[in-house]
Amino acid sequence: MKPIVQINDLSMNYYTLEGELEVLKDINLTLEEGDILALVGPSGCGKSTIMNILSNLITPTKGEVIMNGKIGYMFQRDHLLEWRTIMDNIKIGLEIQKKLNDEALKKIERLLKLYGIWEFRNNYPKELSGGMRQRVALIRTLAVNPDILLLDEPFSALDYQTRLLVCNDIAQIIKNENKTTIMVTHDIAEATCPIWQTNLMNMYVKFITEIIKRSCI
Ligand SMILES: Nc1ncnc2c1ncn2[C@@H]1O[C@H](COP(=O)(O)OP(=O)(O)OP(=O)(O)O)[C@@H](O)[C@H]1O
Repeated sequence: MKPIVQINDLSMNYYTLEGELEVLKDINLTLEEGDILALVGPSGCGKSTIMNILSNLITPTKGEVIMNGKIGYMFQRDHLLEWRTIMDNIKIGLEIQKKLNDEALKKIERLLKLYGIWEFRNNYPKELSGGMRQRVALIRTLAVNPDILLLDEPFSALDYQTRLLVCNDIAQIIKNENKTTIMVTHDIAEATCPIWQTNLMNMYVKFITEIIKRSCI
C-alpha cells in the first residue's frame, strides 16, 4: 500500500543573529492510511516546526515530505467565529472552497448528529462548553473531507479535567472517521490516552524519540 505520509531525512536549521540553530535532524517516518502519530516533546523541541513543514508553511533545510492527500489543520484554539452560529462556523471552510453542496451538508448533518452537536447547531460558540467547542472545531475540520489531520496541541487550551474527557472524545471521533492523524502534544498522557491505544489493531501511536531525546539533552 502506498504510504499517505512519507518524511525522508528531514532536517531544519534556523539562522538567527545569534547563529545557527539545529532544530530537526534526519527525521524519517512513514504513515499508512489510518495511522496516528503523536509528536511528543517539551516546549522548544521543534514540534511546531515539523507541523509547519508538513503543512507547507515553511521549507525544510534538507529532506523531503510527501503528503499524499488533502490536509485538515486543527489548532490549539478553536478559532470559532463568535458572531456565526455553530452550523455557520462548520460550513465556513466549504463556503470558502465553494464546495457547499447537498452531499457536504448531509455529511455535516451526520457528523453533528453522531457527535452530539445537532441540538446546538443554531447556538453561538459562547453558549457551548470548551469541550464542545473543540468538538465543533474538529467537525469543521472534518467537513472539508481531509485525508490527513494535523492537530497542534488540540487540548492545551482546556482545563485539566475537560482535557481528559475531550481527549477521549476527539480520539473516538478520529478513530470512527478513520483519519490519518499527526498530533502534537507535550503531554505523554494525552498521546497514550486509552482510545488511541485500543486502536492498535489498525492504527498505532509512534513517538519520535529522537525529538524527545534531543530536547532533553
Ligand atoms: N522562525 C524562527 N527563527 C528562529 N528560531 C526559531 C524560529 N521558529 C522557532 N525557532 C526556534 O526553534 C526551536 C523550536 O521551536 P518550535 O516552535 O518548533 O518548538 P515547539 O516544540 O513547537 O515549542 P512549543 O511547544 O513551545 O510550541 C525553538 O528554540 C525556537 O525558539
